[in-house]
Amino acid sequence: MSALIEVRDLNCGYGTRLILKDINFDIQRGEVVAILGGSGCGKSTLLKHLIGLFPPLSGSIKIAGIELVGTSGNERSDILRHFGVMFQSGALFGSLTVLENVALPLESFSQLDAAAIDALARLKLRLVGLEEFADYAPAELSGGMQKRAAIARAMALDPKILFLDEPSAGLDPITSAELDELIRRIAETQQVTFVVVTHELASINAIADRAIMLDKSMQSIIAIDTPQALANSEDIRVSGFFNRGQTPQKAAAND
Ligand SMILES: Nc1ncnc2c1ncn2[C@@H]1O[C@H](COP(=O)(O)OP(=O)(O)OP(=O)(O)O)[C@@H](O)[C@H]1O
Repeated sequence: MSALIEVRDLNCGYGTRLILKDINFDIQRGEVVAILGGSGCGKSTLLKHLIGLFPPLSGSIKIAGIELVGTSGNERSDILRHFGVMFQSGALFGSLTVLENVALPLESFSQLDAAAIDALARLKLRLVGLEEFADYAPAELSGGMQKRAAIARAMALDPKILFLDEPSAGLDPITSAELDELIRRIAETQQVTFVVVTHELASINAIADRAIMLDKSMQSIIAIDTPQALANSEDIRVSGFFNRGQTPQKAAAND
């Protein structure tokens, strides 16, 4: 079976400004793939191009075998319907309840009646453990609960792929670990594919089947593999990212 996401010879950037070049990778159905790399290397840029927010300078992005680059109209809408997205700044609408936030995509993009929308939105809230908080205002929730509610909203239309930009940003380590558990559980129980931009080592190790590592000076991918293989890479740019803050002896002891 072909990969769910196939990226070939992708060059992306803004206007004529090239940020990433020669990007090639496949992501299989049900995989959780992390996009890593130092600040400003283009992680968010890659994500924004994968979800069709910006047109690439050249190259191909196929989702379930269908080309995203250059498509328009209904064909494009059909592809984008498979995506759920949670941006770092993807705050919930403060004037709506948690349930109304989750219901919003269903109201905008489905033909369902109010009762069906209410039931589906509650189902998504149950999936993230927030059913009891349906009528709360987002501001009444903790940071971790807000992220879970945002994931429920991103799941509203039953996407095949969830794109998350720095989901653990601003969370303490325990809350961040709970979010990691939720991501893994959704991937495994709902067969959702995740593409997650993150620089949190603990999260990468906890959730990622594979990681794509970008490098600013190369303007490209320098490694794609399991987190364990990347941590043991002979390329110091790669293993150094995983062994940050550890002396070589300590890193070796952890092998
Ligand atoms: N909308 C935009 N228009 C023009 N340039 C942009 C735009 N967004 C990002 N850039 C530039 O693209 C480069 C890569 O930025 P990007 O945000 O993708 O990196 P990142 O790896 O996600 O960084 P960080 O980890 O710091 O969030 C930066 O030089 C940035 O200034």
